Amino acid sequence: MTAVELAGITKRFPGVVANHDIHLTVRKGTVHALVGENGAGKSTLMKILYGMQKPDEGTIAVDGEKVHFNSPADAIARGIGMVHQHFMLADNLTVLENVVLGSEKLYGIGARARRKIKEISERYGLDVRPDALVEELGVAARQRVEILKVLYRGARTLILDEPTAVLVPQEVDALFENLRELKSEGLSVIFISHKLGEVLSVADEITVIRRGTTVGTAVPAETTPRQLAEMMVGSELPTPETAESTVTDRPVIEVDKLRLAAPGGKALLDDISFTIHEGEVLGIAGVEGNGQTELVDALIGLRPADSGVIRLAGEEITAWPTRKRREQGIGYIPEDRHRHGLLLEAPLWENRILGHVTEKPNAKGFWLDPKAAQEDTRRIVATYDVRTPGIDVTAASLSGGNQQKLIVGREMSHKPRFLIAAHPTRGVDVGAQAAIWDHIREARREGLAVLLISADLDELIGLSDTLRVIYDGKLVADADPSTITPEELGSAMTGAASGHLEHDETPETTAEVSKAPESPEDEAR
Ligand SMILES: Nc1ncnc2c1ncn2[C@@H]1O[C@H](COP(=O)(O)OP(=O)(O)OP(=O)(O)O)[C@@H](O)[C@H]1O
Repeated sequence: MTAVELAGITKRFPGVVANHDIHLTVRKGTVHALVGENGAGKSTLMKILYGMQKPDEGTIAVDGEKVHFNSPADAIARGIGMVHQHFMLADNLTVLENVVLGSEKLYGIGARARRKIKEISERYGLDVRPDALVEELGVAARQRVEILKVLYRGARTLILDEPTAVLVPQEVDALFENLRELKSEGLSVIFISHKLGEVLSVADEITVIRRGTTVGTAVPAETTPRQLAEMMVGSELPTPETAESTVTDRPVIEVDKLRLAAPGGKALLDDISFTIHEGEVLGIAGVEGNGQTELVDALIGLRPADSGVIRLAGEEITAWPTRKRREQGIGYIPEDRHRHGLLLEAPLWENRILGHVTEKPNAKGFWLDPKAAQEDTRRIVATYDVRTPGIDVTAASLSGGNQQKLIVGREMSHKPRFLIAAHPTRGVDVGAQAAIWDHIREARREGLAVLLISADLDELIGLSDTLRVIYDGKLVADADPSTITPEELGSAMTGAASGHLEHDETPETTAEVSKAPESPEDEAR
């Protein structure tokens, strides 16, 4: 039985054919993965299915019946639900209020709605409490609320856009368990992901899109991650270089007893101290919401610390404004690229200048040099393989992964001494991820110091020279990236561990040890 069928979908934007004659058939009771390089056209296709955009050509059928969607409300009415990558819940409201908001007509906002939420939560093992405040929930719980919200509106087909990018391994397993429950009740899931290992473990079928067209479908049992990646790219993947240690004894950034408190007095960062040397990558592991955002804000100067000292190459910078920190060699790949990394409505070349207005090649003396900035934007687009029809299009018109490549390219271009990299490859496809790792490793060889924050534990272990675990605003544990496994690090992140994490050498565990990713093949294994 077919849940959803998209046939002959074509969608054009100025200078780009985002979807060209795409076919996608999703059967009832299955997880159907959609994979493809950055800019391949996955989000566009899903926006069409969710009524956010209209196709230029092609048809959509739900339960075998042709439909025309003019808005998401139309799609929801036909049982299509979408869980976006950026959660859309109101923090200061309860789960019940968030779920009911906008759909009060269904079950009101009282006892009936509460009962319904409990019923859905139990049926699919979502473990959602109606009266919890959303701001008290962690990332995984918020995601389950989002899933419950679309189920509450009657979704039978759920679109999940890179749902695992923000989860630790144990949470990914729990999510996949939820998806199995959905399937067993005859619901369908469309799962977008760049993590090919996960795709192969959870999907029943896979559709591969390349440059706007369906290039084929695959069945997990008969496919390897490498084959899948090569179907996506249309050629062999590059193999990133292996890494040798480049750590020196010359400190670049020193943080001493940093403390930052919320308005109510609760410590968001408590007694944080570390040093990163030339040629060293310090990885910070932690479940989102344990102080990572505050640490990054304090280092780049977006939020003043309440106490403590930050030094850059021996000089105290604690009171410096952001602009001066950047001018003196701090690069910044932000966690939220839309809020802190890009001016979405400005052209790419203006985004090249953002955060670096006074620096070369953007500035010549006191003046901006648009020509040089444009020239350099072209160079970044080529070097970092940003897929775009030109440098005059807006940042908003780039696909998510290509926006990320532009930011990484811009920050690396200024040859920073210290790079704050928050999720540097989030939303980026396997090929581009390997390329970004190479760029970071090369700069590290030349002395770059990096603070790496990532929810991708393979990336964290593979790139870092030193690992620390952040929990509830404190650095509670450290680990050796050459021996620790993602599973061990994942459990330490939930707060159970302190001190030095020892790798467990017992035979059962050793069998599961997965090495740091040196190539996409390893990564996706
Ligand atoms: N509103 C828009 N205006 C102009 N071009 C757009 C718009 N939306 C998408 N595009 C272009 O359509 C193409 C497909 O983009 P899409 O976001 O669908 O890719 P994707 O496969 O989801 O990529 P990613 O993995 O990076 O999220 C890209 O070339 C993108 O630049």
